[in-house]
Amino acid sequence: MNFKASDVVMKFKGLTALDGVSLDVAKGEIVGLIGPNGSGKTTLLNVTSGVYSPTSGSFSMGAESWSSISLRDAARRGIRRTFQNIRLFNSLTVLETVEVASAWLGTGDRRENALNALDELHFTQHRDRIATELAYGMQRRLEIARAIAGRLEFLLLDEPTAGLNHGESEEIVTIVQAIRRRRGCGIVIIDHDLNVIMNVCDRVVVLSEGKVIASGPPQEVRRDPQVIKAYLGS
Ligand SMILES: Nc1ncnc2c1ncn2[C@@H]1O[C@H](COP(=O)(O)OP(=O)(O)OP(=O)(O)O)[C@@H](O)[C@H]1O
Repeated sequence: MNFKASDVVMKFKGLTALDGVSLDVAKGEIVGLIGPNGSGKTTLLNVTSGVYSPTSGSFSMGAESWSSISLRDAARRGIRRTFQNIRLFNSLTVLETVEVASAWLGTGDRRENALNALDELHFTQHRDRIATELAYGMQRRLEIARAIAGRLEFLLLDEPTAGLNHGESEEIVTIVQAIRRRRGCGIVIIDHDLNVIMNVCDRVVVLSEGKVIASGPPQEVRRDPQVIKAYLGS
């Protein structure tokens, strides 16, 4: 389903983190969201996924529209996300970790959803390991498995390659492409690694001080003088 955010404003007391941001993501499209630190990228994911209610603006997906939504209702509609910092429960296995996420959704068979998500990420052989004991790169993959268990219409990835080496980042790129191919969902990916963004995205949206300053194919955005000035540098 196509997703649309229209004219979204998010104010935190005196600070305007999003200043009238609109974003369209088509079914099956991968959009990169880049911009300087503090430009509003994570805030846009937060208001889209129901972590915060925006000050104003609206959202729609398919035939449904809303101005504010809870995290769980967003997830039930298939708007799923990962977080910049991985938060895993102590002592749960990999399978249990994904099952908890799937149970929280409250729809479908939680075990079946969890097993399918692990299978999709080639993680099945690790299902009985304690999640917190996995290597960091694998924890990052587990975070994605958790976000795709069950209904998935629109996936938001917040810096999925943070802290990973080049090879591990390439794996994430492959995983993201496979998810799009299999599920046909729209995907938004925030990443500071421009190689990842250039490799995986159909389109790049650039935020600066809470506003969209550019949007277009990766190679075009890369040459945009405003983007170079605000983010890429010379
Ligand atoms: N819960 C909050 N309370 C107050 N201010 C916030 C809150 N969340 C974000 N902000 C502020 O909103 C602005 C945008 O932050 P945001 O985290 O969205 O930026 P970002 O582009 O994701 O940055 P980074 O690349 O560093 O992750 C920042 O000035 C930040 O301090």
